[in-house]
Amino acid sequence: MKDTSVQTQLQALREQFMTRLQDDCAAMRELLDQIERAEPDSDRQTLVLGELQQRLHRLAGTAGTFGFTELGDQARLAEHRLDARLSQASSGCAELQDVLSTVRQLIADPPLSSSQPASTPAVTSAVSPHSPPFSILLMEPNAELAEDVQRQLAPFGFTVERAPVSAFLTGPDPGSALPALLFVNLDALLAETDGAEPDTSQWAGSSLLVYSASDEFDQRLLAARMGVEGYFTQPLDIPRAIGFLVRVLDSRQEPEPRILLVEDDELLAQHFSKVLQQAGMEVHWEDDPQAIIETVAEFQPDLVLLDLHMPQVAGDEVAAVLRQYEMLTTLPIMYISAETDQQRQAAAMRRGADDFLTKPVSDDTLIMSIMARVERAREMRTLISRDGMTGLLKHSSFLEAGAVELERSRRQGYSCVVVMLDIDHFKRVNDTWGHATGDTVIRAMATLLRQRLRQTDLIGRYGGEEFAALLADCALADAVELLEAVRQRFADIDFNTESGDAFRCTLSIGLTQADPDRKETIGALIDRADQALYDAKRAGRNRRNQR
Ligand SMILES: Nc1nc2c(ncn2[C@@H]2O[C@H](COP(=O)(O)OP(=O)(O)OP(=O)(O)O)[C@@H](O)[C@H]2O)c(=O)[nH]1
Repeated sequence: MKDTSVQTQLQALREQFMTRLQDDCAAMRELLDQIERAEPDSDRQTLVLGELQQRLHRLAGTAGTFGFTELGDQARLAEHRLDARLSQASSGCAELQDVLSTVRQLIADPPLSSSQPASTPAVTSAVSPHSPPFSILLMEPNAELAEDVQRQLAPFGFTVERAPVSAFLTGPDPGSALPALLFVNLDALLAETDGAEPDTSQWAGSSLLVYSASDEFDQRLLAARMGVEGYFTQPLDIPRAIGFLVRVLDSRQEPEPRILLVEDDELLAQHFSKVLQQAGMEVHWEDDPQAIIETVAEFQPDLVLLDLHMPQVAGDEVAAVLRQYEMLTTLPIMYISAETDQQRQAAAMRRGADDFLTKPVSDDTLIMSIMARVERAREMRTLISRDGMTGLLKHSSFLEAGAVELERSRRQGYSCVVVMLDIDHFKRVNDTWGHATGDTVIRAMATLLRQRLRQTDLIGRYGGEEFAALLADCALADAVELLEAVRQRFADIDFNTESGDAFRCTLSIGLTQADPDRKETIGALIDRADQALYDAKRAGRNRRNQR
C-alpha cells in the first residue's frame, strides 16, 4: 500500500518545482538578453553562455525527476548543443542563434501539460516483515539427516519445522505465516519436477537455501535462476551450513540502510530523501561537500550518493578525497548526475566511485540500485570483519569499531560498558565431547549474545571461547541486569551430543564502565574488564564481576 502522506509530500515538492521553474525561466530569459547584447565571441558572451548551459544542465536533471520528462529532454538537447558550441573556440553565428531561439521558445512555453506524475516507488519497505525468533522450514526426505539438522539448530533459538519436499510445489499452508528461510534438498525437489525448474513465486519473501549432491554448473545455474541465496554440496557440512544460515537470517535484521546524500539542489534532495525514506532507508542530506568527512564520521553511511556538478567542489573531487582515507575504501560511492557524456562519466568513475546513475532516474531504479549496492557492500564487509564461525566481529574489527564508538560516546557525552565473557572449563567440553560439539557451544554463545544485546552494541569473538562486547549508551546497572540474564540463560541451554548425551555449560563475565570524561582507550577498558573476568574465574566461575 502506498503511503499517502509521502505521496502528498512528493506532490508538494513537484508544485514547488513548478514555482521555481518560473524564476529559472525568468533568469534564463535575462541571460539570453545579455548574450544578445554582448559582443559576439567575446569573453563576456562566453561567460554568460556558460551560465546558461549550467542552468539548462540543472533543468535537464531535475525536470524528469519531478515527472516533466519532455521538458527535461529538451533542456538536455539544448544543453548539449550549447556545450558543443562552447567546447569549440568559435563556430557559426547562425547555429548559436538557432540554439538560443530554441531555448527562448522552451522557456516561454515549457512543456508541462504532457508530463507524467513523478513515478512512485513500488518498493515501500526494505525492512523484512519477519521478526525474531526466525522460523526455518526444512524439506529433507531423509529423516536421519533432517533430525541432525534440527538438533544442531536447536541451541540457536530458531524454530525449525519440517515439511515434505512436495510441499514446495503446493506452496505455504493457507493461513500460516511464511517461514523466514527454506532449507531444501534440491535433488529431491527436482525429482518431483522431473528436472524442470520449480516455481518459487509462492515462497517470495522467504530466503531460499538449497543443497545438492551435484556441483555441476548446470545445477548451480538452475539454483541461481530459482533465486537461491545459498547453495551447499553434499555431504552437508552442517556447522558451515548453519553458519551461513545464521548470517542470512542476521542480514534480515540489519539496521535500515543509511544513505548520505550530497546534492546542492534542495528540491531534488528533498525528493530523493522522501523516496528513499519511504523505501525504509535513513537519509542524511549534506549540501556542503566540504563538510563531508565530518558527516561521514558522524553518520556512518552505508552509501554516499553524490551529485557530480556542484558549485564549490565537484562530486568526483569529493569521491577522490573520500578515497584518501583507507578506512573508507569499501564505502560505496554512487554518482547521480545529469551528465550524459560517457567519457566524463568514465573519468568521474575513475576517481573511486562504484556506480553512475544518470538523472532523471526513476524512483524504483534509484531504490533498487542503492539497495543492490548496500547489500553487496554489507556482504563484503561481513566477510572482511566478521568471524566465519559465529558471525561476530573479529578481534581487530572489534577494537577498531570500539575505538570509533568510544570517540562518539565522548562527543555525545554518554557512557559505555565494556564486557568480557568466557565459557567456563571449555577445554573439558572439547576433551569430553569433541571439538565439533565445542564449536556448537561457541556458536550458541554468540547467538545468545546477538539475541540479547541491542543492534547498536558491538560484539566480538575476542579469542577462541572468549567474547567481548561494548554496550553503547548504557548505564552500569542496566548492563549488570542484562548480563545476569545472559549468564543464567546460557547455563540453561541443553547441549545434545551425537551419542544422545546432554550437558550444560556456564559462563564467567567481567565488566567495566567507560567514563566519557576520561580519555581511556578501548585497550585499557578491555584490560580492566579482563581483570574483572579473572576475578570472577578465581571466585569460582559461573558469576559476574565488575571493576
Ligand atoms: N571447539 C573449539 N575449541 C576452541 C576454539 N578456540 C579455542 N578452543 C579451545 O578452548 C579451550 C580454552 O581453554 P582454557 O583457556 O584453558 O580455559 P577453560 O578450559 O575454558 O577454563 P577456564 O576459562 O579457566 O574456565 C582450549 O582447549 C582451546 O583449544 C574453537 O574455535 N573451537
